[in-house]
Amino acid sequence: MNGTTGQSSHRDRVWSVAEHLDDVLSKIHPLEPIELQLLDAQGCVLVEDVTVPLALPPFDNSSMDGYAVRVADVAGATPEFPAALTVIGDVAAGSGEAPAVGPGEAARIMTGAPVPPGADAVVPVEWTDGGSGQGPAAAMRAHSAAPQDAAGEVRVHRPATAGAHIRTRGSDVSAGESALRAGTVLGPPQIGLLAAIGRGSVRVHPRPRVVVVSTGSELVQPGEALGPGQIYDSNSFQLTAAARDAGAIAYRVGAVADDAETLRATLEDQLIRADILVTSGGVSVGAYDVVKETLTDLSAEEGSVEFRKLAMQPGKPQGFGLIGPDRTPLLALPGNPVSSYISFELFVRPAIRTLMGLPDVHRETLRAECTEAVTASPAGRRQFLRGSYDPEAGTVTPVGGASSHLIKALARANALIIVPEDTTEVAAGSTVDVVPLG
Ligand SMILES: Nc1nc2c(c(=O)[nH]1)N[C@H]1C(S)=C(S)[C@@H](COP(=O)(O)OP(=O)(O)OC[C@H]3O[C@@H](n4cnc5c(N)ncnc54)[C@H](O)[C@@H]3O)O[C@H]1N2
Ligand code: MOO
Repeated sequence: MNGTTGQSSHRDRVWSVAEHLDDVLSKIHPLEPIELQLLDAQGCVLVEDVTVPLALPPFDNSSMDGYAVRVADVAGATPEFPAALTVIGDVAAGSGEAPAVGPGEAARIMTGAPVPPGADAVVPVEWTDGGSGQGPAAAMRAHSAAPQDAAGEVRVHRPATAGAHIRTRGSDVSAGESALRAGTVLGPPQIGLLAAIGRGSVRVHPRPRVVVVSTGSELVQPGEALGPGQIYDSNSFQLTAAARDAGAIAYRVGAVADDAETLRATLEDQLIRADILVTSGGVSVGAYDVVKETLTDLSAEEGSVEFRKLAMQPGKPQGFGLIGPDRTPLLALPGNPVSSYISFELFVRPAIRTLMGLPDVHRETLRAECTEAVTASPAGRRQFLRGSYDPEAGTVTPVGGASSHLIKALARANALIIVPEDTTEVAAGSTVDVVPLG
């Protein structure tokens, strides 16, 4: 075998979807953890075990707006024979000093306010006359309108058991307990817990910064007028949105013309803010396939990107490599809009989620009954059709054809239908693999 033959057989090798994905993911690792403010850490993976520094609640407090009383004083109270207690003042939430409640006394108390010393139960205001001397109260009057209600007498109509309507210190969580373990994905309740225990920031794997560059001299920015032979650049918008959706901080770089020097300069500029670079277009076998031209045969210092053929449809031509001083991953996706989106779903999304250290990097694959026949799926290539999946019925219906320029059909689909490499036809009513999107 001479050198030329060796090179061409390498170039002609067809990679399976799984081989390409394994290659990409084997070269990508979770980003170095950093300390982030709580809301910036939303959706990120915690890298530290967090211990509770203080009990929650930090003090015994009322779960009702009402009166802090002594159980013995209200024993046997009824509407006919209420317990009359002297109101010694108000305890509002946030109140640092609470008056001691002695025998025959009550303190008016608000939800969340510390239970004053001497009191061992809270009766809701609805169990009392609210100090009005009339029947049962529905609510307290605002302090600003009726300051006299913080004094005087209150009639309690029902007895209370010890501890009634009191949330005791530590009843949620005790000091020293584990709050969250490393590896937890921080959703709203976890962010809430961290704030409740006084943590302002946490160590997490940050969201990766994804730079999306589309290429093609035919591309025009939406909103501008189209000239002859021109089309709007939809991929950079679609892929930037998809990167955000996957959890990344995404930067869209407008379309770069099919000029190797311009693309090289653009990529060099963008490396500074990229944890991962995604390009669209220019990876097939044409005379103006600028991504391939620019990134093939890089110097050892510049990195290396390999262009390959995959046994899939759409999405056959793909590039992947590591470039720049930090060896930033670059995925070069094909330019056809459906091809670039499906390639993103299959390879970039798991890469982003791996960089985030997330536990589930792949979307779920389900089984569903295909309501229509699929004919002429290419032999030897895994086909990804667009489908409308109905989870209740357990069915999926192909949307549009197999061609990779059908943008409207993609926008109407909510799932991908997978037709395996060795299957060329799917009969209506048979079961297929489905990947719900979104
Ligand atoms: N002789 C061959 N031709 C092609 C082959 C092949 O094997 N032999 N493969 C085809 C397949 S499959 C694909 S996929 C495409 C991939 O081409 P490129 O990645 O080089 O993409 P372009 O040529 O730049 O564009 C393809 C198509 O998509 C449109 N496009 C590109 N970028 C955008 C964008 N940002 N927004 C909207 N539309 C975009 C572009 O105008 C072209 O129509 O190659 C086949 N050819
Ligand atoms: O494989 Mo291309 O990605 O069919 O359109």
